[in-house]
Amino acid sequence: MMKWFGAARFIEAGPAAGEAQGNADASLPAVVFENVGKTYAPGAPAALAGVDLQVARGEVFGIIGRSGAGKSTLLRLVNGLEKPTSGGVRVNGVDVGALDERALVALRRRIGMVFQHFNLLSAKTVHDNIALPLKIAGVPKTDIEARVNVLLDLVGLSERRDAWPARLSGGQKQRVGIARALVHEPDILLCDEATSALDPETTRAILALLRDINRRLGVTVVLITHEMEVIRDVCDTVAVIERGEVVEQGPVWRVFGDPRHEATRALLHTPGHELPDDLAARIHAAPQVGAHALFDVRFTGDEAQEPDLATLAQAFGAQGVRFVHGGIERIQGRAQGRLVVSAPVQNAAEAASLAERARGHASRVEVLGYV
Ligand SMILES: Nc1ncnc2c1ncn2[C@@H]1O[C@H](COP(=O)(O)OP(=O)(O)OP(=O)(O)O)[C@@H](O)[C@H]1O
Repeated sequence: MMKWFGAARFIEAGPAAGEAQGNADASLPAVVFENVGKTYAPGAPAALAGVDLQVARGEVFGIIGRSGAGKSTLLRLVNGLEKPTSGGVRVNGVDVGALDERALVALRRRIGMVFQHFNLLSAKTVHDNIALPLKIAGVPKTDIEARVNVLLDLVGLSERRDAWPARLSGGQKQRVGIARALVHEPDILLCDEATSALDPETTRAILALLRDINRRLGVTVVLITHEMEVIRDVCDTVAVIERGEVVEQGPVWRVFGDPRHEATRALLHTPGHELPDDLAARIHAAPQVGAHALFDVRFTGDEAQEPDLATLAQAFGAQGVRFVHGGIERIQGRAQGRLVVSAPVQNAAEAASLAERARGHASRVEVLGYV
């Protein structure tokens, strides 16, 4: 990884830190969960059960789920704030459960943490909030100054170094939170609903900053959220957690383009095969005279297929083909979405044969009915 602070790096880590924290070997995944179970109290329902996850080094990994699904528990297992009841969690190849307190302190310096409510000290300036963890770690004053300056610049707050937190906007407070999380030049950044208290525009700016930190500094980011937009905007990989279990995981484009689990669909508000009310009110299961068939045409991002409207129109018979509902978006460079297309047909057999022809030009094509 690139050195952010030059010679000031790892001054506080000491000789034992390397073996305890597991130096970030580029060939190892950043975080591995192996069959992890967590029960907080005997007889209580499991907060996590059978969780297998692998966070690759250098990626932005999103964990999404409803309230109470187990997201915070997963995050707290990574920095050893909680211990698994069964299974194991490895960070940079090191079994977190096997570390003693001293080694855990060293590990936590390799893992920055960003909080939903920023957790800034109101009686300290921006500069002092960022400097505090370095002071506690015994970093010499001149190194502290150098690091805080680099970080203020990184998060775009150099002008506000002497401001009090109360005078900052939510976005600025989170920038301070991010700078503070980076003081020890971590390999991994854990973000606990980091944008949930922010408006949509500020959310986008903070996500762009996290992405920039990930790309430029090579920091692996693990974030938890209940908002699919956050996953779509910033993550490479996503795991969906429901009642303590990982019910779906994969590249973001795949999970968005072809959500396989009910919980994922609910989070995505994917309408399934629902149609807008006016179409739903008119649709019939069998064609009537002069009917148009309605086709559900899906693009899931598989094989990076681009929706080619001319070709699709040809497949549906060209004459009288209409695009009546839906849309396409791009995620990780792949086009995906749903188009509802209507085309005149004589009978159900013709509709089936048009759908078959169109299947060569989309990920999935189904006949929804007739209007
Ligand atoms: N310290 C704790 N003691 C006892 N039970 C806990 C504790 N922390 C979490 N739980 C329980 O474990 C389950 C998972 O909680 P967790 O906070 O990990 O979920 P979450 O997905 O982060 O939820 P939220 O989005 O609401 O924060 C819940 O049933 C919760 O009540």
